[in-house]
Amino acid sequence: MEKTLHIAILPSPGMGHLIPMAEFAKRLVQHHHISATIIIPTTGAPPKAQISVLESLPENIHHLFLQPVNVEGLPDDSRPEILISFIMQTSLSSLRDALSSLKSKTKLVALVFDMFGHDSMEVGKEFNLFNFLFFPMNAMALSFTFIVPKLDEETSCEYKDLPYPVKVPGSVSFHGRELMAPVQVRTDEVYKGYLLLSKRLSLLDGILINSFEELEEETFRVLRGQIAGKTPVYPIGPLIQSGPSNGPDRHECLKWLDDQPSGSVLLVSFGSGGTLSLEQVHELAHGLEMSSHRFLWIVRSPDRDSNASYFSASSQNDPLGFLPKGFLARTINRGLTVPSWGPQIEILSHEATGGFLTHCGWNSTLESIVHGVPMIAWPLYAEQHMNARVMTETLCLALRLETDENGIFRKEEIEKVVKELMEGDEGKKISKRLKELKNSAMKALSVGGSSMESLSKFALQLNK
Ligand SMILES: O=c1ccn([C@@H]2O[C@H](COP(=O)(O)OP(=O)(O)O[C@H]3O[C@H](CO)[C@@H](O)[C@H](O)[C@H]3O)[C@@H](O)[C@H]2O)c(=O)[nH]1
Repeated sequence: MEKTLHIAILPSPGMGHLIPMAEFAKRLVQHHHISATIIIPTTGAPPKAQISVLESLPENIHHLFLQPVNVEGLPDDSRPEILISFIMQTSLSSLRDALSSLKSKTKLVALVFDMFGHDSMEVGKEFNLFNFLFFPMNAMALSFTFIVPKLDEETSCEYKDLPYPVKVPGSVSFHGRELMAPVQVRTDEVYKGYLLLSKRLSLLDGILINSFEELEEETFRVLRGQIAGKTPVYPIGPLIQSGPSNGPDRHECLKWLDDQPSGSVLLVSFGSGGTLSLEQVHELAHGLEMSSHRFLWIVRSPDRDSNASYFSASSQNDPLGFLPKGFLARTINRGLTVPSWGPQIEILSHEATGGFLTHCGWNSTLESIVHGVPMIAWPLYAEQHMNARVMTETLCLALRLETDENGIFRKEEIEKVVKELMEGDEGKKISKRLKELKNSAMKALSVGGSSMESLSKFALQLNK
């Protein structure tokens, strides 16, 4: 009997990479005659959360762990990007062994890696595999990534000092300061890695992207027509973690939401790593209080750098001790603060949630779209300033907060924008737009929808 086609999927370390790539694998094997192995780079025993994602996969998606990489030689304060790149590079030889073993047992045809895994292209070629990039950001960010080599050639200063804006094909123009973090310091290793990735885009057999055609129509049109050349671009999103848990271990904050009126609560969350300065945390707390609206705030200790002495003095014994004095007592009837981490997707899917103040990470944005929740944009780092511009100016998904001359979001501004989102005309417009987008996201992922068609084209390419 003819063996089914098999693909290898290589997510770099971190749940943010594993989750959408695992969702991609699920959709692929469910709708096409293809099986897959997820290959996991590690530094030791895998974290519980990773295991639970891998164990929940259907039986035609296998997984294997690469040889653990020893990271002890790296400085303790190595940035996550440096650490991840090191793990991916050091894993190349055990990747080679894994592919060799898979090739002997399956009809292995392709290797799919993410933005930190592009060095594995060479290994993919050795085994005569198709090389695909899984791009976890949006079409605007991909379009920008395509122009980085040209920008690099034409520019002699740091991008933040550019005297003119950078036009992203098919999207808007950005000031150099707004460009994504990997390109902010051109002498940095992270920039060099990103430049190499951008140069390699045209050597790929295709790019899978976690967005959908209807959301960024114009950008996809220009990407295909003028930018990506012969490299196929497959929008297959929105891919978000499926299956919210409603079991007995339901998080306390969901029980609190059960008692709130429909659409009345603003979720405030800054992704998996976003932190604010102490001053900014206080402005946010006062702004939320002054807005008089209900809120659920997933709150982290303030940024260590800006408040080192305060941080060490306060937050050890009382995890929320850095909040303004009396804030929790004054807002007890309409606000809930959850330290560090909350079940974001479950919160967004809850009937009581009516708005989302977000750092504009792309997964959070997609999760909000899928659940039809209008947003307020508060970008922090990575490509979030670029996302915030598109989300507020072209996609009309979010209201924008303006900073003062010192780059701080003041409480009066926060109060005004929260009120506008939750009760104003602009908020109503955005809410309506989100309802429409929620429907088009669902359509894109249903049989015959744009993302499912894209997935079919990808599967067809594997068969060539
Ligand atoms: O308390 C929390 C906080 C976060 N999340 C989840 O964590 C993920 C966060 O992802 P995202 O919104 O993309 O933010 P980051 O983790 O900051 O993601 C990084 O990666 C993204 C995709 O490449 C980029 O768009 C971001 O700018 C970059 O910071 C989402 O699935 C959230 O649901 C929770 O479940 N609970």
